[in-house]
Parts: sequence; C-alpha cells; structure tokens
Amino acid sequence: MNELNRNKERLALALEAAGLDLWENDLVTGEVTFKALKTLDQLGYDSSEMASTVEELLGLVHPDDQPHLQQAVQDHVDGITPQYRCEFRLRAKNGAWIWFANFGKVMDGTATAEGRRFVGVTFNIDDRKRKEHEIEQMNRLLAEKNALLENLNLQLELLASTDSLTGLTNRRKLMELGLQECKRAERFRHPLSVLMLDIDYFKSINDTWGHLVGDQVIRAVAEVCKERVRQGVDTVARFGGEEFILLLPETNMKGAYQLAEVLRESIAQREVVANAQGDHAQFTVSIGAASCDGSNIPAFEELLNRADKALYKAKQSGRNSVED
Ligand SMILES: Nc1nc2c(ncn2[C@@H]2O[C@H](COP(=O)(O)OP(=O)(O)OP(=O)(O)O)[C@@H](O)[C@H]2O)c(=O)[nH]1
Repeated sequence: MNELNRNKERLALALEAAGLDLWENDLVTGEVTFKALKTLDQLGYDSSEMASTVEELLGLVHPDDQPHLQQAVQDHVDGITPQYRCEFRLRAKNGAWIWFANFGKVMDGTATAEGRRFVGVTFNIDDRKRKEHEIEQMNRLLAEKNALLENLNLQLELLASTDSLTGLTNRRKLMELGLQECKRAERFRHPLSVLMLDIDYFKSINDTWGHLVGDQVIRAVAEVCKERVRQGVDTVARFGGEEFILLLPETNMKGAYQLAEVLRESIAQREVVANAQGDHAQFTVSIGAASCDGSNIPAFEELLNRADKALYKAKQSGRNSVED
C-alpha cells in the first residue's frame, strides 16, 4: 500500500470516528464531485436517488434554512468568513426533517484565481437540536407558568389586603402601610395625618332598615372617601365594622381637618335607597383627626390612639362632627 492510500485510510478512520461525512462540490459547474454518502443514507436515499448537483441538494434543504445557508456559502466564497459553517434541516425520503451541520472551505484558490473545489464535512446534529428545542419549549412553558404565578400572587396579595365588602384596604394592610408611612415621614421630616371615621348610630340603621341596607351604607361611605382623597397618595381602609381610617401622607392637621369636614358634609348629603317603596336611609359620620408635623413622629398605633380619642370627643359632642 502506498503512502497516498495509507493517508486515505487514516482520513477515513478519522472521519468515521468523528461522525463526519466528506463532500466536495465544484463551484463552477455546480456538480457534486464527492457525495456525502452517509448523510444521504441517513436521509433514506439509495445511491440511484442521490443528488449529483448542488441545486438538487439545495432542494432538500428546508425552505426556512435556505437563505442563511446560501448566505453562509456566499460569505465564505467572498472571503468574508475563513470557513463556511451552517446548520440546516434536510428532508428525508419519508418526509421528516433532520438537522445537519456543515463545515467547509474553498480549496485551490491562489492570489490571482478563485478556487473551484468546495470541500467540507456534514454531520448529524439532530439529537442536539431536538434537545435544544425541548429546552426552549420547557423554558417557554416555565416562563408562562412563572407569569401565571406572578399574576396569581398579585391577585392573592390584593385579596389578602382588600376588604371584600368595600374593596378598600383592609386592616392588616393598613397596619403595614401605616408603619411604612411613619418611617417615611420620620426620614424626610414630613407631616402625616390620620382620620378615624365612624358611622353614627349605625346599630339603629341596621335595626331600622336591615343588615343589607347597613352594608350599602358602609359601601356608600367608602365610595365618598375614595372619591375625595388624593389617588395614589392617600389610603382609605376599612378598620372595623363601620369604622374607617384615612392615612394621609404629607398632610398636616389643617389639611386633615379640611378633608374631614368635606367628608362629613358629603356623607351627610348621601342617601341610600332603603326599600322597594323608595324610602332613603340617611346617615352621618363622626371623625377624629390626629396629626404629626414631621419633627416627632409617633408609632403608627399611637397615631391611631390619638385619632380614636378625637373620635370619642366627636361622638361626645353630639356626632356628625370632626374633632382633633
Ligand atoms: N350591616 C352591617 N353592620 C355591621 C357591620 N359591621 C358591624 N356592624 C354593626 O355596626 C353596629 C355598630 O354599633 P355601635 O358600635 O353600637 O355603634 P353605633 O350604633 O354606630 O353608634 P355610635 O358609633 O355611637 O354612633 C353594630 O350593630 C354591628 O353589628 C357590617 O359589616 N355590616
């Protein structure tokens, strides 16, 4: 065996061990001068059906992959890339698409003449591509599930912090927000106020009109409060049965008192249809105001205590009134 044959043997062994399939095309005639037999065999074609022109081969490439394959060849032929590399799908005889990769180079070129032998190897990357695809799908699914979870968490958080009758902030959330606002007021030395609002003679509203009308009255008071406060700044919370807290950042006693008067008046003018005969239930509220000016911020509970004491004064002074 001469040295050339030995080299051929060595090359064949190396190609086989690496799972590579050698091919060679003539760039000028477009002929396939050395067929990638293993590849064509994997695609299910027998030797009589095997593509003998580059054009025939291109016909086997998935239409979506053709543009980038042609571009990769062109870039290499134009000398933009030192090697031609590309991944693409080929149509098997049974119609399935199988992923392959190509690695090749134009040979025989000189400084003055372009080479015409385009030599390369093809190897099957279908397993890798399928795994990549599965991972992509799983990642997409995971991302969808995460978005769903985040959304559910948001909804849960909203449910856990909302009063079901009025849609207002509930007591648990208010205590959290109150703590935060006290800290903020202290850090920036800003004023902070709290209004504690209680529906007057609510027991007799329930007794006169029934519990459902009582609920409607609670909702009506909540609505007035929501309408009158600064959106996104103030918090209106249902604190207990017929008791509400308004948390008012950046608000001094004068501002809190003014708002309390507006609320008291608006609520006194509000009515709720109480029965089928069209009778209306009227109602008023008493409000206690507590404020701190930013120089000496108490604990939130302390602020609530002060508002509670002021509310007691408002009740004592005859109701439908505001006290601090
Ligand atoms: N309809 C209804 N009633 C409630 C709700 N929560 C508490 N109540 C009722 O509210 C009434 C509160 O009554 P009281 O605390 O005696 O006070 P009041 O009658 O409002 O009298 P003053 O506050 O002193 O003006 C009680 O009868 C509770 O049963 C609720 O969610 N819906």
